[in-house]
Amino acid sequence: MNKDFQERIEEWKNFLFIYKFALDEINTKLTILNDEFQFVHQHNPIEHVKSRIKSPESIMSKLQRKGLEVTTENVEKYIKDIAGVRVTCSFTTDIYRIYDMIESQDDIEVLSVKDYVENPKPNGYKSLHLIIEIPVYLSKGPEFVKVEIQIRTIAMDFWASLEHKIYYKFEGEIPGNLSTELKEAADIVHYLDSKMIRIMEEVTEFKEHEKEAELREVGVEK
Ligand SMILES: Nc1nc2c(ncn2[C@@H]2O[C@H](COP(=O)(O)OP(=O)(O)OP(=O)(O)O)[C@@H](O)[C@H]2O)c(=O)[nH]1
Ligand SMILES: Nc1ncnc2c1ncn2[C@@H]1O[C@H](COP(=O)(O)OP(=O)(O)OP(=O)(O)O)[C@@H](O)[C@H]1O
Repeated sequence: MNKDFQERIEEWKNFLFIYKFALDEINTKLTILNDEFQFVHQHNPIEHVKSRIKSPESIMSKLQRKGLEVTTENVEKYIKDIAGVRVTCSFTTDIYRIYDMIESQDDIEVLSVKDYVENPKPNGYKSLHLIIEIPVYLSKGPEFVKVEIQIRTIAMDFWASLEHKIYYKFEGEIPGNLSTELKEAADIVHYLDSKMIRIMEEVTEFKEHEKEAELREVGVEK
């Protein structure tokens, strides 16, 4: 391997290292917030968390797509999803609970929010996207690192994973009939998510009535 190339790869590896620490920080935070929520409300808003560091190939092709030169300066300035976290939850209401928990952290700054749940993309894509900045404490002091957080329901995630695969299979040019079918599937996802919330609400209501009836039976009025 040519020495220049080897040196550049080493430089990239060192450059990307800090993003791994940022992911460690955010993953720890999410675990604590989820456990605390479970303790207080007996409900886990987070089903699972998946994180990834964007590959150097994907970073380079994104820069090229944006018509930018491949330099670490441009990466830092224009690529905001090098460190990415995807949080999956059961209910649409959980998406905003998770958002509130993240937003209320003193050491996290939310730089931007794209609400594709309220305003889905024309293809039917839904998720809440945040770009946040989190400090990573190095021996020379704190460094602020950007992380992309995508929050979505299990149903939205199922749809997005399939759509992503199809998108790559057709190199971005999904045939019209498949796009229509995907959009129909997205509408079903929306129906399913709404139905699941209604069922959950009915269960909660049922359980509350049951508790009240039990209390009445032992002579305690609420
Ligand atoms: N499956 C799927 N994933 C999507 C879609 N749109 C966005 N995403 C995911 O969300 C990420 C960020 O999307 P956006 O927040 O819209 O950002 P963007 O407009 O692409 O902006 P840049 O990341 O700066 O190019 C993408 O890199 C994908 O991982 C979509 O239509 N389908
Ligand atoms: N924030 C994220 N958290 C976790 N996984 C992600 C995140 N963003 C993308 N991924 C996943 O990482 C894998 C690699 O994606 P990659 O970063 O190469 O491209 P992309 O984010 O889908 O698109 P783009 O390059 O246009 O931003 C894909 O499976 C993608 O779904």
